[in-house]
Amino acid sequence: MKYNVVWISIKELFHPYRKNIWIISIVMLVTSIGSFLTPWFTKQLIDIGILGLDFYRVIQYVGLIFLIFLIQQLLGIFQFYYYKEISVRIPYDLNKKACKHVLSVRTKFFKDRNFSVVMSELFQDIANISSLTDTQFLTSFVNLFKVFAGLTALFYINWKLTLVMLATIPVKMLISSFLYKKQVKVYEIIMHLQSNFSEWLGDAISGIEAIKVWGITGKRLAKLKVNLDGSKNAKSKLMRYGFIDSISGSLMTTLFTCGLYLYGAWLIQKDEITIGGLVSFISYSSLVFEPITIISYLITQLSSVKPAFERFLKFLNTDAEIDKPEAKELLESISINDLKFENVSLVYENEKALDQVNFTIQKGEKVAIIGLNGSGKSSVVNLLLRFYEPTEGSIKINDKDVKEYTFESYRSIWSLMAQNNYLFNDTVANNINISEELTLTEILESCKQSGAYSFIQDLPEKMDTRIGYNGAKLSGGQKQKIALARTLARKDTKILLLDEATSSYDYYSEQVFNEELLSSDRYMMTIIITHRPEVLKRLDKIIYLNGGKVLGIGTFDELYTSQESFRDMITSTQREETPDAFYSFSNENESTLRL
Ligand SMILES: Nc1ncnc2c1ncn2[C@@H]1O[C@H](COP(=O)(O)OP(=O)(O)OP(=O)(O)O)[C@@H](O)[C@H]1O
Repeated sequence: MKYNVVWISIKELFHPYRKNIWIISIVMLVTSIGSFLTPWFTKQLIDIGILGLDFYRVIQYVGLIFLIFLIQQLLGIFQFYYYKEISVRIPYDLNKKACKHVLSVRTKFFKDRNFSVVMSELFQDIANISSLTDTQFLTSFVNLFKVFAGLTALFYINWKLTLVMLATIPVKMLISSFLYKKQVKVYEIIMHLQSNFSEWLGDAISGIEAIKVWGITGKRLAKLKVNLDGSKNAKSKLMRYGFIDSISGSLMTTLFTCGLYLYGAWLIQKDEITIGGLVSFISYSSLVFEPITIISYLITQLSSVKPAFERFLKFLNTDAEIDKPEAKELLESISINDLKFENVSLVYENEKALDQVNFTIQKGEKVAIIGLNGSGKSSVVNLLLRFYEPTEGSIKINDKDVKEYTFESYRSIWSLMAQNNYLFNDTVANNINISEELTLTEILESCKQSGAYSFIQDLPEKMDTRIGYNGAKLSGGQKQKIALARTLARKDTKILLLDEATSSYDYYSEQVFNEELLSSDRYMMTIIITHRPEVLKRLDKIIYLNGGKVLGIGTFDELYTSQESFRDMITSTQREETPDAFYSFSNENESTLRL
């Protein structure tokens, strides 16, 4: 990414605060005028007041120097007020932008990336970019002004001394630019190693049980050591360069000051400069040197901000779910007459998951999508919910491409129970009521429907029990029951989509739920991914997938007689299932509930 792209983004970032930057710069300009007056008054104080034994002038100049100091301090308070706003608001804006993007980014982004890496990169990049709120960066052009004004004053006092001073600047700049290039490279390595470290940590936390069971703690730590060693070496290199920079800077300043005293003393003897002139020259030269040091520091700072900004912009430019300008709202009152897949293909990077898939689901139908592992069932779900866009073909509702609707309004017609449902580290009730629109009665009702009600009664604080990170304090089946209660609690939806919704249910609970599901007419359509023959037999139709293609569409009996592979799959599923003895069940409380 080119520097100008980064510059444009920096400009955009600071654009809302341009008023503050102007005020800060003007205040700083006024303050620096004070800094220029002080050495001049010091010169007069020494030459006229002290050396001329004029005590009245001494008091006058001391008073003026003190007054300038007071004004500068007052202006400093004023400047701080405007500076503080930028310094606090820029990280706030960046965080807001990043979080907004996280919520709109397409699902596929997170399929390739460890969430802890994304998080840590965002934190790092925001912190680095925020370092631009440094006052020195904001007032760079004032520093440039200082250099020119300082040089004018120096030439005015003594041009020979000024030339001696100027001769040292290129040497300083040369050293800084050499170190700067080295620092940029090391900085990039550090960023890369930090991402690796976050990935390691994320995997270690998420995979802690696997690591322990497989006894691979030592191997994992060995991998970490390589990373930490690299990081340690890079950081010590960075510190070494910083140290060389500061040592060379101090050496240059000391050499320059010594040279100035020697040459200055010689000029005083030749009556080419006064003592006060030499003292004020030294003060002015620091006014020139200081901004030059600041400018070279800013260049180094920008070089560390550049890779961070580039990475941040790359993240902000990742494919996000943005509604087309002409996208319409899908009306709540819409009646879904049919849902069609027309020649739909889906390619994930190089993997063709769906190939020319065609099917139609009519209003009122209950349909199953089935197939072996990897046949493309979840890919159909991904497309139905628009987590992915078809690579070819289109998905239509009432003959209108779903892309023509806004994402939010389109998704509002769906009640989805996916395979992996995230549960928040919150109470049972809040996990079900994530829309924050439900009454307690409605929450309880959905719990009864999903079969969660009875176990919730045994929890220490019932509905108010906190369930831990992703429901870690619950069993697999309990988690699924809460997630299903949440799905069923969603109001005003038209289509129910269940992807292996009850795979962790015990046999009895699953039968209860399935009974309710099959007899309910709450939804305009119901799409189920399941392999339970007793459910499949009672559905209107089954879409049978194999290798991403539709092998057949029909009722259970039709497919059973026409498709040998379907028969084989059902037979093997039946063998795995619980014996018939468990099939007969009864439950007065829950089986009477209706979806
Ligand atoms: N994010 C992805 N990136 C690349 N390939 C993917 C991705 N998701 C799925 N696939 C591939 O697409 C194919 C279909 O996967 P899909 O998850 O749709 O199958 P499925 O029928 O739901 O399988 P299962 O019954 O195991 O859940 C598989 O070959 C899988 O490897």
